[in-house]
Amino acid sequence: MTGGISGLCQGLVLECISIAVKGESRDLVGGLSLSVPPGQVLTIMGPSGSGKSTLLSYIAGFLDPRVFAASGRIMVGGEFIEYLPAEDRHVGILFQDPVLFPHLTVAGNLLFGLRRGRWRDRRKRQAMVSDALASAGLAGFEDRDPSTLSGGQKARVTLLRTLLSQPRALLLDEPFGKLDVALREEFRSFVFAHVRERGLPTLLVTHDPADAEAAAGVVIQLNDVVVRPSRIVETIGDGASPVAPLSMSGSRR
Ligand SMILES: Nc1ncnc2c1ncn2[C@@H]1O[C@H](COP(=O)(O)OP(=O)(O)OP(=O)(O)O)[C@@H](O)[C@H]1O
Repeated sequence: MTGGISGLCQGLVLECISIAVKGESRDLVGGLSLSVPPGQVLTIMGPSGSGKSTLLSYIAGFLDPRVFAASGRIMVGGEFIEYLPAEDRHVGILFQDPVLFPHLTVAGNLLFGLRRGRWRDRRKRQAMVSDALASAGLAGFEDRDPSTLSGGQKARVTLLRTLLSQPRALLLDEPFGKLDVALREEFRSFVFAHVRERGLPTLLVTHDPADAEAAAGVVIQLNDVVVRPSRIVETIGDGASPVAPLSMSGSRR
């Protein structure tokens, strides 16, 4: 099914998302709506347990229906995806810990990202892997065992694998959290450069205001406050009015 909302159909649009832990009367996320244009990052902050990761899981299609009741529409690239299985949503997700297949080489990991792509030519796939590695400062790393990589190198390879799967939106669940300060800045710039270059609408979950600052976009906090980096712009409740340039309504705890 396809359709358009607010002229942002090429981005990521959430419409009235509600999520509750089954058996609990209070919603974890209550009627949240927001839009992220292509190439922009919207940062989600909020206290531990406020539902940030759960929201990303709902978008990616990983939410356990035995535990959570969820509703609301998700549009990515002009298509509603909430009824699709995770593998058909074309949504990339990065977690705090870079997860690489230990039994595959670096190239093997990246080729895994390409497996669903339309590149049937083996040489073309290998060239794409080499180009991706070179773009990340990892030229010649094809045959390396993932266990020999540094934390920052693993993080970059994990991002490349996600990007090679040609996602239409990117979800970042504290992907900078475990990196030291210097690496964190470097990897953050690397991620955001790719987001802009590829026009990927991106949601970033973080506890670090510096991440939000670097993302240079709108920030929402899942305890009813909308902020831009470093300052509160507007307090919102359920069904709140739009906040330019993106529209969003509230969540509640
Ligand atoms: N499998 C589960 N069974 C029951 N409740 C769960 C389950 N997984 C998560 N929850 C609950 O859902 C709520 C939201 O968790 P979530 O991980 O989304 O929070 P978060 O905002 O990402 O927290 P943090 O910042 O600590 O990562 C928490 O109260 C948690 O206890």
